[in-house]
Amino acid sequence: MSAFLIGILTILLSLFLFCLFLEPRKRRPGEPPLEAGWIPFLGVALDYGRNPLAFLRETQKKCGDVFTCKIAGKYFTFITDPFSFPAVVRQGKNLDFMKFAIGFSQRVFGHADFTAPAYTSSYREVHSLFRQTLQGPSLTQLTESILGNLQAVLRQNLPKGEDWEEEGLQDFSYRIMFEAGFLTLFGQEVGMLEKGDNRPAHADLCMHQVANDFLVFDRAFPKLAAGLPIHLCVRAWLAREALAEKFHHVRLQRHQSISALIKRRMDAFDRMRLDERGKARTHVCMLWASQANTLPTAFWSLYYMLSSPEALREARAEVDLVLEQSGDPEQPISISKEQLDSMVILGSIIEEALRLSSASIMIRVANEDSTITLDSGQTAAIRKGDYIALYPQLIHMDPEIYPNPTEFQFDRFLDNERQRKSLFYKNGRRLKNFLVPFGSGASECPGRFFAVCEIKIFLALVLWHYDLELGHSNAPLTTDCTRAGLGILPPTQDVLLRYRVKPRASTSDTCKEEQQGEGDSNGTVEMTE
Ligand code: HEM
Repeated sequence: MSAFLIGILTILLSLFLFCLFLEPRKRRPGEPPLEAGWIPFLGVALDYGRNPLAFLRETQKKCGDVFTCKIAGKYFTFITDPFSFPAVVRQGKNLDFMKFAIGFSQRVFGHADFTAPAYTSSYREVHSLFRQTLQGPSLTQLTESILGNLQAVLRQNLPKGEDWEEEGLQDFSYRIMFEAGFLTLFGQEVGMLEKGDNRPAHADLCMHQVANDFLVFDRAFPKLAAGLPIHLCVRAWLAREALAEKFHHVRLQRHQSISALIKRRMDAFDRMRLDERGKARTHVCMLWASQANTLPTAFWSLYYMLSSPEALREARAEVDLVLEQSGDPEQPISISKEQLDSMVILGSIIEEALRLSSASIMIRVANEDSTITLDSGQTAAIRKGDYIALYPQLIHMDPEIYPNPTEFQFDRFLDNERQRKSLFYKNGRRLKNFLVPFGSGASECPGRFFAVCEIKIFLALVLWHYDLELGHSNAPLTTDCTRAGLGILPPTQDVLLRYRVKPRASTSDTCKEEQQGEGDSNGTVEMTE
């Protein structure tokens, strides 16, 4: 055994013994019940990591709505009562989300420490760009852009002829959504944006490589989030650096159709005088935020829709109704914001898919010893440096709020008038936070409106262009719990998708039918590709 290995083992053993004999933390008066486990340092990390939802439910039964758990050397106080969410999620003086979020992001993406005094005020400006460039009037621009890009990507890959194609559903949805989402935020180098025959052959290769690097990096995310240094995950590190290479400002400046979000972040980081690699890594971070949850949500929405004949029938009818009015069939489809909003069946399918697959955790850091007052009036003393955590899956899977919570019900988020339902109750009281896949309060996902728009457009376009069905031998899919805490859980395996271009009545046929006033022409028209 090499001296190096012996050295490492000695250090680990000493750390273990040090932790073993360290005075364990004692619960102080006013503090919530403490679950510290029996394993030094790790505490209850193994039980929690095996199945966070089951662990938290058990602990809630034993300890009540608020309890502290020791997980890998840190103390997390979980607040499980949904009525107490507002007490935690507001960005108060005592409970800080930036400290945790930036520390985590710095470790995983390798950018500068934006909590350092040299950066704090400029970073506040960068942070405010999220809302300015992802919501309000900017959202209209982004939606137009993703609509154009999704159509371009679908058009490039539309199968010829009327034969059925077969592909993994995950491959299908990730391939289309990744490219369209990437182009919408980052644009593409001049010349690469050409459509159809003018598109250079290496454009596809290049996008394939970027998507591949993204997935390699993303797959290592649970390990990186658990604290493993990225240099020990060599493939993920190389993939992250390859992505960063694409985002050097000299290269991005050659991009056309870049979004306001990325353009203004580039300007802000240039003013902060970061080094070029550091700036590029912040864009990898933005790429991850924009794709890591959107891709699995698009997958689950399509999967659940295809697995329920009723959902598929109603969604098709809704899409046909809207897209048949979408103007000149010879031109790319345009969909207004009102039309998108009117697609409530797709909206409900997406929300139900989010409810079933979301497992995010919301964390705040206590800046000083303080006391939290819960909705019930109960108080909980918190120590400086402890984490306060909310785990929305406890709400999403609560049978009192959602009867048969593990079942997909496509119309769960529709009321009797077929409008979006927002009345959900627990203990006879109306809940404000009944669906929280995007977080809540100061750190709520600023891209949530855009994410729902892009997934809606994706579903509408694939329903419009294709006949689709799931392969027959597929057993029900399960979610990959190793990513619990990181957002939307992907499936543990892919599932077979069969699809073919929809045969549509040609424009002239439709006109003839209309003139003759016979047949049941429903106004469908041939799409030009
Ligand atoms: C279905 C898709 C998405 C889901 C489920 C999702 C979910 C989340 C969640 C849970 C958070 C953390 C909230 C917290 O800590 O309280 C977050 C943060 C964030 N998301 Fe999303 N997200 C999605 C799509 C997007 C998209 C498309 C973008 C951008 C184009 C985006 C940009 C961001 C950013 C920038 C943050 C950090 C916000 C901050 O630091 O204040 N997300 N998202």
